[in-house]
Amino acid sequence: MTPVLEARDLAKTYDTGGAKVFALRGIDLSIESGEFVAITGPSGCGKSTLLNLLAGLDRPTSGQVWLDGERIDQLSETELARLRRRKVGFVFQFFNLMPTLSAAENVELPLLLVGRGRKEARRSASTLMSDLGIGDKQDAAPAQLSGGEQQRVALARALANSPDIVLGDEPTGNLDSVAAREVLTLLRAARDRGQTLLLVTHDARVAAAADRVINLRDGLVSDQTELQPARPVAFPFDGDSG
Ligand SMILES: Nc1ncnc2c1ncn2[C@@H]1O[C@H](COP(=O)(O)OP(=O)(O)OP(=O)(O)O)[C@@H](O)[C@H]1O
Repeated sequence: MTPVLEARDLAKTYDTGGAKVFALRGIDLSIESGEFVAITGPSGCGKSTLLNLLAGLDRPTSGQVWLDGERIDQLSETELARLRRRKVGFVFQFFNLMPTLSAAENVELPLLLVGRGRKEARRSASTLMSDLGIGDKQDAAPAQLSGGEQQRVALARALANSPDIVLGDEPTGNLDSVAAREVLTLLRAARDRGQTLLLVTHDARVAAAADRVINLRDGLVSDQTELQPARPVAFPFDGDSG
């Protein structure tokens, strides 16, 4: 089977005027369609850099990125933007919501960009936001929302198009356990529909819900753990008081 996402000997060096930072030093990884993969590792080990390269948001210093059988690290900005719009949903660490649009309009945007009608976009945004516990925040501006609410708007936006691949940088980073449970439920539902998930996380409960955990250290894959596919479906948040 062709992997849906692949990194081949991927390296990224940041040159900050004299001092070089070797953020990634030769990453090989292969994500199958429909997999839920968590990326973990200490601060500064290269997780966000890896995610940005896999999403085509930044370019590697060397090595290759393949998305759905197509090499993407050499595509033009226009081609990359088109590809991302069609295939990738991305939840940024700092959300990147459009400040002048309402929460619902932020979620509708990717649907409108691929030519869906306004009514359909509005309906999908409303359903997704309700599922994430922010149905009453549709008309709010991003600046009127808490960090956790903004994060869920960003997630709704990433899922709106039903993209083949959902990439997320700390998607539960700002959430209390009730909101984190709603986010994880939605992510798992996306996986159950066949979408591929690759999430950078410090949250052990998100990692526990994944099919595979890839651990990075100093810009390299230090180990990978396949979690039992037949493990009990007990929800990692069950037993939480929050
Ligand atoms: N734009 C940049 N310019 C220079 N150095 C950078 C840049 N972005 C990241 N780095 C450096 O590259 C290394 C990897 O950073 P990265 O953000 O990928 O780590 P991370 O594992 O995601 O960290 P965290 O868990 O703290 O978010 C770090 O040493 C960081 O300081």
